[in-house]
Amino acid sequence: MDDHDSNDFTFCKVDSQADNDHVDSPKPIPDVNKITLEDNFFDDKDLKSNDSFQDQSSSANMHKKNVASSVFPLFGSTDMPQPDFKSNESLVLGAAGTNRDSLDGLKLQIPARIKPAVRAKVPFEKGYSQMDWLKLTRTHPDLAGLKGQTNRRLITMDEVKKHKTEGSLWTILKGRVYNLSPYMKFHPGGVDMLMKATGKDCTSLFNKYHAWVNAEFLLEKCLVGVLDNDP
Ligand code: HEM
Repeated sequence: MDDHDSNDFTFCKVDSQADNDHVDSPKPIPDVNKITLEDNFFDDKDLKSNDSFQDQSSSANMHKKNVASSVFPLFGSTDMPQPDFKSNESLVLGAAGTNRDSLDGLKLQIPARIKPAVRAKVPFEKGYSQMDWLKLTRTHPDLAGLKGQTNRRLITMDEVKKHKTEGSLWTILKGRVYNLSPYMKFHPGGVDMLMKATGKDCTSLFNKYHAWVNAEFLLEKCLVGVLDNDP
């Protein structure tokens, strides 16, 4: 067999130490300094032509940010209007800094049904943190204002509707009736948001914003009774 047969991998030529001494130091990867991070979910052309996306904002830049905050609600901006999606539609995201044409096989389809609520946590006033709330629930056992009455009482919807005034703001959450008045200023989503819950069943609103919150525990001392489903 020819010593120089390039298809023969049985033996390979190893450089001598002397040769290694002359090896140049590795060259920097060309263009590495030109790599940048870009907020480049869409280019403006896509925004105009993508009819699966309903534009509610005036500028394309704002639009890009809204898309990012809707898809990744944890990083969402709180001060911007959120885009609305038509049902059965989907978003297609390109990767940052890449040519979208080359990504045709790599489209990330996100169901439009995922319409995250705007996260708008309100900074709490001094003395109204969640820790302060927990302390209060331990030191004030009758936050519901029961004055000795049982909190197993059946309560009708009509009665709940009447409790919409300060000092007695009732809501229904998952079949239980709570007096929200003492919790109002402790609510991390703000008083205005929580006011939307009063005098009615707030279960769907609650789940829309934070299904993970353990309200049974947080509002334990605010329990007034149980909703009477057959008044
Ligand atoms: C009825 C009992 C409720 C309780 C016990 C409650 C409790 C909480 C808690 C613990 C948080 C902080 C969540 C977190 O840090 O992840 C929060 C945030 C928030 N809540 Fe509520 N909430 C209630 C009802 C509502 C309702 C009815 C609405 C809307 C109308 C609402 C809107 C919000 C918003 C916008 C935030 C801030 C954004 C967020 O953290 O996602 N909450 N709430």
